Amino acid sequence: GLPETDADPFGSEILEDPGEFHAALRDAGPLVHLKRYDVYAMGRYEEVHAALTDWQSFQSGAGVGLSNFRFEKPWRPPSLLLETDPPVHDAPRAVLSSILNPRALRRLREHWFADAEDFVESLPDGELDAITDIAQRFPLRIFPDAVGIGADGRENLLPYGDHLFNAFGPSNELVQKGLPRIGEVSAWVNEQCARESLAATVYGGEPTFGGQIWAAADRGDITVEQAPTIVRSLLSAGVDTTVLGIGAVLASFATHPDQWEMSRRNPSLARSAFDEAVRLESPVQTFFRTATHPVMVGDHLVPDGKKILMYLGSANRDPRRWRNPDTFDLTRDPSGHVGFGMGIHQCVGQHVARLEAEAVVAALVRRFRRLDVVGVPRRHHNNTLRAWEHFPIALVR
Ligand code: HEM
Ligand SMILES: CC(C)Cc1ccc(C(=O)O)cc1
Repeated sequence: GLPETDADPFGSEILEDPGEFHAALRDAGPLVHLKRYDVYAMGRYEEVHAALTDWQSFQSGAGVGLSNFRFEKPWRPPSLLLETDPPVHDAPRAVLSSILNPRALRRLREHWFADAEDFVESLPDGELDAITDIAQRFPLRIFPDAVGIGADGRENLLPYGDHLFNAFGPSNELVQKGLPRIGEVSAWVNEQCARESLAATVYGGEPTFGGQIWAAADRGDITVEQAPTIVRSLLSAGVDTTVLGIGAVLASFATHPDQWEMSRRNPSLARSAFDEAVRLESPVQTFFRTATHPVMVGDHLVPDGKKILMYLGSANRDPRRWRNPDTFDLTRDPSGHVGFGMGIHQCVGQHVARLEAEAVVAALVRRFRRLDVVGVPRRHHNNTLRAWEHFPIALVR
């Protein structure tokens, strides 16, 4: 019969240290029934990759969290990219792809690399917190300006993202703790997406992401009604994730000094370091699809309408796909990892994330001989995200 477990992937024990559960899930088989939520979990790379690339059988339109939009009202109007299937998905995706691709970002790259130098130069020597002093500050210093939002209220961005990612999981205490403020935080986010809230240019002439989305609406590439929700996608997906991505690459370097040494000798490794850290840590640990018909996974049938949990964090450490999966190894080719998803919904902002991480890592690796762990790191719990609350380090010139 179908292997099953009563484990809770959203409980604090597994959120704190998921490694053993990942291994148990993978070893139990290609599909495991999570009795607690009546959902079907995939822990192996092969099945996760197959589901991500088969949007017809594994849809996003019923939501990519535990909540099934066929039966439940979403807590916020659905995303026009994340929570839609083709054909609705097509035009919004094409618009963001055209705005966020590497070529479109080439001048932003120059500004961000220059700003990273100033930012890193301003860091205090000696002990600091890789998370609060670097990972949380650099993205907030450059990304909101690039979107074109105003200066006031930006402290709402991280709480919004934290609640959004908790809300993909069950309604546990992590979700409960965000409820008191999410109404006012969401109102602020929605207000930033209005045409009149968004600056058209930044850095003395570069078009902003928000301005370009509204220009696409004026051209008819998307509708004027869709434009605010597509701007909301950037504010939803573009902040917390990059904070975690930068945190992951700094934590990985701090715990693997030999890899830091290697990057100092060969700075071009800073680029693959980010993807290797996203593979190893998988800042986005889990999310779901919904079966659009009874679909076979391995030898078992997932009934129509059931939620499938795709365990990215487990797939990215599957020994069936990766040699020494639990090591941070810059000589490895991390391509094919599912930390940014795969297929038609694969992260459309991944190039922005890479630029942000590469800019700050390149500036650090040029300046500091060592990046030492100087205290006990502490995890931040979230139903979907794998994050550090604190990571004390020392930067040694
Ligand atoms: C380390 C940083 C990031 C990680 C780990 C990450 C992860 C992901 C993943 C796993 C997906 C696929 C979701 C699915 O298949 O249902 C995704 C989609 C998406 N990401 Fe990212 N992301 C990151 C940064 C960003 C940034 C910086 C932006 C915006 C500038 C962004 C915008 C989006 C959007 C709009 C989608 C939906 C794409 C679609 O459904 O077609 N992400 N991201
Ligand atoms: C890993 C994904 C769930 C991140 C994400 C969140 C939100 C959106 C949106 O479009 O609002 C898109 C992507």
